[in-house]
Amino acid sequence: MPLSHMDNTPPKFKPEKSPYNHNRFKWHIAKLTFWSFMFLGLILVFFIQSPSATSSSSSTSSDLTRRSLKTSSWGGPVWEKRVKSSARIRSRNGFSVLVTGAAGFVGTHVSVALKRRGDGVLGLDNFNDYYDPSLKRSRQALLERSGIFIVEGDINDDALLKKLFELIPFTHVMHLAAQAGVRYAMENPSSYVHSNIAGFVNLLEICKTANPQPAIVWASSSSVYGLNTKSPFSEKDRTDQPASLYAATKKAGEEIAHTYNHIYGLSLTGLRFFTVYGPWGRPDMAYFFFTRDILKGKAIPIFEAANHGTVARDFTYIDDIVKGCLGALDTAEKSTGSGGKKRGPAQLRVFNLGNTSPVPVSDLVGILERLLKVKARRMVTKLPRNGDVPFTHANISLARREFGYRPTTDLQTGLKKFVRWYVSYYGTGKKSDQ
Ligand SMILES: O=C(O)[C@H]1O[C@H](OP(=O)(O)OP(=O)(O)OC[C@H]2O[C@@H](n3ccc(=O)[nH]c3=O)[C@H](O)[C@@H]2O)[C@H](O)[C@@H](O)[C@@H]1O
Repeated sequence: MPLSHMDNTPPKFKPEKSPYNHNRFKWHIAKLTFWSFMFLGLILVFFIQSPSATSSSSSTSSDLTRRSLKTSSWGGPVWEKRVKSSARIRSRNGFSVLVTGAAGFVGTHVSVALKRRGDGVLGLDNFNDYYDPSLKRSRQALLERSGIFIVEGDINDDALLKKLFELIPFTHVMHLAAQAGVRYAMENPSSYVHSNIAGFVNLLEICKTANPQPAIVWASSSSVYGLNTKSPFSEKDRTDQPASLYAATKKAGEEIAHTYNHIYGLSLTGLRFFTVYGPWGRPDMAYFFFTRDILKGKAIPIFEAANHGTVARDFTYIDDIVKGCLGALDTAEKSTGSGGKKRGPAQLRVFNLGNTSPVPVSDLVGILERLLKVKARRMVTKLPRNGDVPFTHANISLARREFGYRPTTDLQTGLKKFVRWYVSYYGTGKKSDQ
C-alpha cells in the first residue's frame, strides 16, 4: 500500500492465522529452545572444567560448595605437570618433601636447602594477609627460580591435600604452615584454632591414609614452656602452663601428634623453634619492625619485666634452624602404618632448636643501632599481659645428640646479615634510596 493512501486510525489487532505466520511462530520456539540448551550446556561445561570440580572424583557435594567459595585455583594438566616436576627427586636416596607454609620465612629457607641437595620439594601456602603478602610473593619468586612450585591452598582443604598425595608419594612432610605470633592471638583467636589445630589435624588425617605414609617434621614453639621458670628449658620440663593461646595451640599440636603416632603409626617430630630471625624474616617480629621503625625515627616499645627486670630471648639464626630441620628430616624414621592402620610402633620426638644464649631485648636494639648507624627512640614499657614471657633459653643437648645440631651464629653476626638483606630489599628510607 502506498504511504499517501494510509489513514491515521490505528489498525485493529487481528490474530494472524496464515500458515506462513504459524510456521514463523514455530521457528521462534525452536530457536529459543536451541539457545536455551546451548546456554545450559555452556554452564555445565564451565562447571565441569572448573579446577575445584575436577580436583577430586571422590568429593562430596558439600566439599564442592565449600571449595567453590575459595579464590585459589588448582587442578588441570598444566598444574599437575608443575606439581610433578617440582616434587621430582634429583639425587640418589633423595626425599620427596611436601613443605607446608613454603612462602613463609622458615618454609622458604628450608625449601631452598632441600632442593639444593637434590630432594624433590613441593610447596603449599595459602598466602594469607597476616603480614604483607607481597613479601610472601617475593619469596615465591625466589623459590620459582630454584624450580620449586608453591601450590596455592589451605591445609584445611582436604580435597586438595588428597589430590597432592595421589600425584606424589611424599616420603616426608615438613609442616611449617601455622598462624604465628604470640600477641596477635588476642586479636584473632580463631585463626590459631583454624591453622594450628584444625589444619594440623586435617593434614594428619590425609597423611595417615596416604600410601606410603610420610614421616612428618613440624614446627612447634619455644612458647610451650610458658610460665616454666627452670632454665635452660629442656624437653623434659613441664609445658602445661602456656601463657598465650598461640602457645596453647602449639602445645595442643604436640598432644595431637602423640595421638596420631599412637593410633596410626605416623612418624612425628616436633621442633620447638626459639625466636627465629634472619633475611626474608617476618615483619611482625620485633627485630624486623624495630629495624623499620629505627630507620623511620619512630619510637620503639622495649618491654621490661616486673621490677625493671630484663626481657630476653634465645634468638636463633635462620641458617641454624634450617640445619636443625634437615637434621630432623634425615633422622626421621619411616611411619609404620598403611591404609590408615598402624602396623607397629613409630617414632615420636620433640626437640628444642635454640641458640643457647639469651640476649636482652635492649641489647638487640643496641646492635641494631650500631648496624643501622641510627639512634633508636627507646620507649621502655611494662611487659604487656598478652602472652609474652620474660625470657627463653634452650637446652639443645637432645638435638645435638640425635643429629649433631650445633648453632654457630651469634646475634651480632646474624643481625648484620639481616640488616644487609633488609636494606637491599626495602632501602633505608633515606632520600638517597628513593
Ligand atoms: O620462640 C618462639 O616460639 C616464638 O618466637 C617469636 O615470638 P617472640 O619471642 O615473642 O618474638 P617477638 O615478637 O619478635 O619478640 C621478641 C622479643 O621482643 C619483645 N618485644 C616485642 C614487641 C615489642 O613491641 N617490644 C618488645 O620488647 C618481646 O617481649 C620478646 O622478648 C615468634 O613470633 C613466634 O611465632 C615463635 O613461635
